[in-house]
Amino acid sequence: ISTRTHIAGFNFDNCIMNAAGVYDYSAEELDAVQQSAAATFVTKSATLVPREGNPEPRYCNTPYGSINSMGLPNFGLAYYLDYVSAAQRQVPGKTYFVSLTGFNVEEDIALLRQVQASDFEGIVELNLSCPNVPGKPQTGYDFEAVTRILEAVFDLYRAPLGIKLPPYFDLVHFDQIAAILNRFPLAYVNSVNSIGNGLCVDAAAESVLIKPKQGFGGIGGAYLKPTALANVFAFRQRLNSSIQIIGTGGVQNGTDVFEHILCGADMVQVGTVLHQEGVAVFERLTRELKAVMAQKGYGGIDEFKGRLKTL
Ligand SMILES: C=Cc1c(C(=O)O)[nH]c(=O)[nH]c1=O
Repeated sequence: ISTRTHIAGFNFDNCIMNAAGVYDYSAEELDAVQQSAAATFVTKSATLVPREGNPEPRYCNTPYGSINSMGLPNFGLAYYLDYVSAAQRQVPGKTYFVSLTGFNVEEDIALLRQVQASDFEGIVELNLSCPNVPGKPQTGYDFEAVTRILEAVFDLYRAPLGIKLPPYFDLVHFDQIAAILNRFPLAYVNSVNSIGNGLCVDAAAESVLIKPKQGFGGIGGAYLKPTALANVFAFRQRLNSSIQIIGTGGVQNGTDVFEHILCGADMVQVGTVLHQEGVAVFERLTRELKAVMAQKGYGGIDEFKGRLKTL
């Protein structure tokens, strides 16, 4: 039984990896993912210069997942390009993802020029959905901004590039954003980022759980799965077949991975469960997915990918 997959013409031995922002901030964390059963890694979304991020506590586990308002802490794009450059030499033939995010089109372009000037051979993930920078709206909800950014990006960048989107909650919005995305040579769409600006409360302490933004933060984990699966399935039905889909959100076991692929995902990313369980989660999820596939008689993921039945 094989759980291998392919994205943008690159082959991967597995279809499960980390989600940007989780277990990918430091070289040590990236090493751990690199040495695990994960297909590959994506770096923490990088900015032009290093960022401290928001004051702590800025992440908290909750009964059904997590809430975070990290505020984009990262060591800056150069740090991650250096790490991936070394990884490309150490493990040739493996493809890595670098996530990046600017605060405006000019910064997005500057980041991509920096990638072009490096020896990076992998896939760029442009994050259009960070919900936790005070004063900055999630770009993915501003359709004119998304159009402007993608026009500038694809004028400049010709190598494989995907985008990370926030969750949408309205079928007309799926129609509108998909019509925009279909105009561009995107390698993939990654759905979904956390549900922005949720609020979790500690009733005993009568307090919020995290310090930034009066406790408002991105919601991840089990809460997220129905929304994540809806976004994957909605985009699979609307996007050109040339645009692949990475499914992210709410994965806790192999059946959840199976469900994302059934909805149309070509790769599945995990965040909260990885944060809570560590990199051993990749071996567990892979084993559980293979068990589901064996029980159903599937030899590879293409045999059921996107085959969700409607009634
Ligand atoms: C890149 C910033 C993000 C962050 C963050 O750094 O606060 N948290 C998320 O849940 N999603 C993001 O995209």
